[in-house]
Amino acid sequence: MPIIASNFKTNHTRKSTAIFVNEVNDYLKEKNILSEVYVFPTATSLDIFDTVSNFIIGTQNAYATASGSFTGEIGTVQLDEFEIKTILIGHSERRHILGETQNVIAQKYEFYKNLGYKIIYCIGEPLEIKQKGIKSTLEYIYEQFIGIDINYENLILAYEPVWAIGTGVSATNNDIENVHNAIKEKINKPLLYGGSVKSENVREISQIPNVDGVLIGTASWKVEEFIKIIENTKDL
Ligand SMILES: O=C(CO)COP(=O)(O)O
Repeated sequence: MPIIASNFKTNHTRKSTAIFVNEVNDYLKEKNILSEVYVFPTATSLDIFDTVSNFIIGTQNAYATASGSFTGEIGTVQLDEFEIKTILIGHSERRHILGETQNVIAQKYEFYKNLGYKIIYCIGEPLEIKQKGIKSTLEYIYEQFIGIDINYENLILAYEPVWAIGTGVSATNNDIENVHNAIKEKINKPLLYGGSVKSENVREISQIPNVDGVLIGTASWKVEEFIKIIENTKDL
C-alpha cells in the first residue's frame, strides 16, 4: 500500500483543518483502510487530533530549537504541545522561495533526527536543470543530500521536481522511474513522488517501480479529493 501524504502549504484554517482531519479519520476508521496517511497542516492549525494509528499529523516546518528568540519560528516546545513527531524538511518552496540553504536544511535535519522525529526529506530539480538531462538532474539531487544522514531509520524521501509542483503537469512515468531507480540504488528508504498528483493519476504513479507513495499539494486540499486519492490506491 502506498504512503499518501498531504502538504497543506499555506491553506486551510484551524477550523477547516479540524473538519478535514476528522473526515479523513472517519473514512479510514469506518472502511478499515490501512494505508499510511500523513497530513501537514499550517503551524497555526496544529492540534492534538484523535486519529487512527496509521494517520499521522506532522508539521510543514520548524526551527532547529526547543525554544528561544527566533521571531516567527516554532520549536519543539510548541510541537510537543500537540505531540507532533513528524516534520517535512527540504521542501522546494522552503529552498527556493524562503531561501533555506543546504547548510540550514542539514542543521535542521540533524536536530530533528537527534530527537527521533520521522522526517520526510524533499529533493528535486528546477526546470533548467531537468532540461540539461538525467545526469545533471541526478548530480543536482545528490547535492541535496550533503550533510544529510541517509541511513537514519525514520527517514522517508520525497522526489518533487520543482517544475511539476503546482503546475498541473506531473512528471512523465519515465522521468519518475529513471530518477527513482537511481536514488533507490544509492539510498534504500521509502521514496515518495510529488508534483501534480491527483485522483486521476495517483494509481498509475503509485505503481511505477520504486515509487512507495505520493506527497500531494493542490489536489489534497479538498477532503473529497484526498479521500478519493486514498480510495484509488488502497488495494495496491
Ligand atoms: O509540493 C507538493 C507537495 O509537497 C506538490 O504540490 P502539487 O501537488 O500542488 O503539485
